[in-house]
Amino acid sequence: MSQTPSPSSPTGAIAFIGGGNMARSLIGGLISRGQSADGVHVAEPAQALRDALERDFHVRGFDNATAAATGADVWVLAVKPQVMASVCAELAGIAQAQRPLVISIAAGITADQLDGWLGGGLAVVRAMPNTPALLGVGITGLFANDSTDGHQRDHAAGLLDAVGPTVWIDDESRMDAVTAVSGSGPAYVFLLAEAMQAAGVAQGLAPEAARALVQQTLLGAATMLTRLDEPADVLRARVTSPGGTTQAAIETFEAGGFRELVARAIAAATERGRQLSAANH
Ligand SMILES: NC(=O)C1=CN([C@@H]2O[C@H](COP(=O)(O)OP(=O)(O)OC[C@H]3O[C@@H](n4cnc5c(N)ncnc54)[C@H](OP(=O)(O)O)[C@@H]3O)[C@@H](O)[C@H]2O)C=CC1
Ligand SMILES: O=C(O)[C@@H]1CCC=N1
Repeated sequence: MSQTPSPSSPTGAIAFIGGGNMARSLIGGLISRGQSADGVHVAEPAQALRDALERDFHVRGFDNATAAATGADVWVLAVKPQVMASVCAELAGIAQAQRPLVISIAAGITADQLDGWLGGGLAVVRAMPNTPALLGVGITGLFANDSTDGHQRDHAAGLLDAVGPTVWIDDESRMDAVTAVSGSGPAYVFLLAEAMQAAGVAQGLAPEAARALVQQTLLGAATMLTRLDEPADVLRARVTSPGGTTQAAIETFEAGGFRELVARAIAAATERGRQLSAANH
């Protein structure tokens, strides 16, 4: 895990290209941890999203990528994988003139694809963050191409460290697994929360009571996982009294193929990352 302290760019602005869900989480996390709002440019075509980012974080909104990226020495490409090639084509001219550090958060799209679309020879870092970044409790996998020097690697890690720990990945092909586990991961926990709440209501709890019980249970379990130096199976065993209620539930999960289902879901997400890259060749 990298621990570079400052999220600030020492030499200029950071341009976010795309101001959607993940950009909003990163921008919110960076601003709340001391990043100067004036130094954050955001290109976002949807006026409502742009206005909300300007209002909430006082960043500088632009309605097109070129205007936001001009003069910024770090670009965070935060558009959907399917539009990345056309966004890079628009930016290739100024990429070659400005030589920015390019950080892409897009699932699947490789550093070579990005570098090629931007004209070549650029420092490209792939980052896979997740939405808890908004609250400073994200985690990000990072991969840098060979054109990225040590200072640029530190700079990229410093930016993402502001919203949670970072983990460098040496083999770029593993970024699809990072995406499947932690990039998409919050959604799996939210799905579990939805299912537990609905099940609690089905067992007669009031919806508000079910929601409060589930929320605090997930927070408590996640806090134990992260604060206690004990593996998940040991913590689980401590909840599971022989012949008790937890055992009845766990046996039901196991009989239903819970572990295999999780493995298949994460394999499907990993494969989808590969497909996104192949579809954009
Ligand atoms: N959401 C998540 O949890 C995570 C997402 N990611 C990655 O982040 C990227 C963005 O995802 P997410 O935030 O969910 O997607 P969103 O659709 O919420 O955000 C992307 C935004 O980019 C805008 N956009 C489209 N074209 C341009 C352009 N030419 N210039 C500037 N902005 C443009 C879109 O506008 P419009 O809708 O009008 O086209 C949209 O508002 C994806 O590549 C995804 O793989 C990575 C980690 C986690
Ligand atoms: O669902 C997606 O494709 C993106 C990447 C990781 C989280 N959201």
